[in-house]
Amino acid sequence: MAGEKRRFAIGYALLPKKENSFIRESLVNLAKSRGVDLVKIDRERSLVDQGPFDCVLHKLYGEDWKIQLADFRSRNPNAVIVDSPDAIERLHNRISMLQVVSELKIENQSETFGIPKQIVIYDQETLFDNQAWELLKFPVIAKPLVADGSAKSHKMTLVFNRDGLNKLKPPIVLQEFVNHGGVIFKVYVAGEYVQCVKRKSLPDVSEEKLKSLEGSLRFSQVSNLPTHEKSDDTYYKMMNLEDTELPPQIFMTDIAKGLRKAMKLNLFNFDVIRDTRFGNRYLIIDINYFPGYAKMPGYETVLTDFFCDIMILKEREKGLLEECSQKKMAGTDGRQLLNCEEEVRKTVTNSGCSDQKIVGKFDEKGVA
Ligand SMILES: O=P(O)(O)O[C@@H]1[C@@H](OP(=O)(O)O)[C@H](OP(=O)(O)O)[C@H](O)[C@H](OP(=O)(O)O)[C@H]1OP(=O)(O)O
Ligand SMILES: Nc1ncnc2c1ncn2[C@@H]1O[C@H](COP(=O)(O)OP(=O)(O)O)[C@@H](O)[C@H]1O
Ligand SMILES: [Mg+2]
Ligand SMILES: [Mg+2]
Repeated sequence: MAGEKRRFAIGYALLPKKENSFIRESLVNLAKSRGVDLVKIDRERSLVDQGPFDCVLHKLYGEDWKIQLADFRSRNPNAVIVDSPDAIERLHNRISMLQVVSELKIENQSETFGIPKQIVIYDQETLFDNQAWELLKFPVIAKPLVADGSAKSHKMTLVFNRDGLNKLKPPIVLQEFVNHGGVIFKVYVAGEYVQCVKRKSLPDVSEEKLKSLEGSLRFSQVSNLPTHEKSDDTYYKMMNLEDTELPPQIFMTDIAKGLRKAMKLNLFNFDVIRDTRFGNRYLIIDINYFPGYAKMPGYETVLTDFFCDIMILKEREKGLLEECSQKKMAGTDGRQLLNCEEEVRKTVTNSGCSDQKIVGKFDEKGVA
């Protein structure tokens, strides 16, 4: 009907657990009221037979899904895929995941950032090889090299001494455990939006305590444990989140923007700890694709804004492409026209909306 605003369809492909936590009625309704329809992609059917979608939102693993996305992209060059599977894949390995941090250039006089010292171990022999250990000192955290979302990939071991190495199963990353006051910062990114929240983490290990600790301690997803589990156990004793100061907002926002650009990703979060030895040194320890946004205060608005931003970019793209075709009708030569269309695609989305210019926002509160 004339004058009626065009609606925008976003297809989503998520595992059942993710779908349950993310696709809430409150999000679906808010998005709908702003012209965006969230439509479930049927994983039993091929993606190209579904839609039409202006955008596909996804967090699925495996080659078959990658092939389906590639097929969909070639048949729907104007649809936006958030995000590109190749860009996401970098986060499935705990070494390549953090490599991007060292490429970042951020100008800041008062704070510094980096990653903890770490080595990758592929086999049992290297695990006990003294040379490999020159760089690290105990305690260390052993993390599975692969970060593919499986329960196994979250199984960590805090290792206090050489005895603790016996139970480890390579391939693993050994990362120096850095005392950080028992609190981690989770920085959620959705397009240009950045929000930092505090979560409980492992308590500090003093030099004194280290001497008395035996072997190793296994743990998994400590920042996601229900509060009673952390407070009942003396090891995860209550730490007062309120007393912990958030990192400077502008600093976290700059890192978030740098990571987003370098990784060409729009939906991710990263875990940051503050090294208690320095107080102004921040270490990035983990980056997650499409994390648990529903735990972030105001997630419905943040995500709906993000969807609308994609929609605006798509509309702008359409307008610019129309201009291109008008030029064609006006007799502009073929090569110039091709350049024009390529330019439009470059400025607008399709490489995962990573070039979009949207005003940055940062939440003030920061406790999830
Ligand atoms: O389920 P949630 O809400 O705890 O979210 C998980 C994230 O928690 P967070 O938002 O950082 O507190 C979680 O973050 P952490 O790795 O725990 O730092 C992961 O992103 C996890 O995905 P995957 O298992 O690595 O594929 C996320 O799990 P999925 O929801 O993607 O299965
Ligand atoms: N280098 C480190 N120093 C101190 N604590 C760490 C370090 N690495 C990880 N942790 C703790 O272990 C938890 C899990 O490690 P992380 O790399 O975030 O794995 P996951 O992908 O399972 O979240 C972190 O949330 C933090 O509490
Ligand atoms: Mg983590
Ligand atoms: Mg993780």
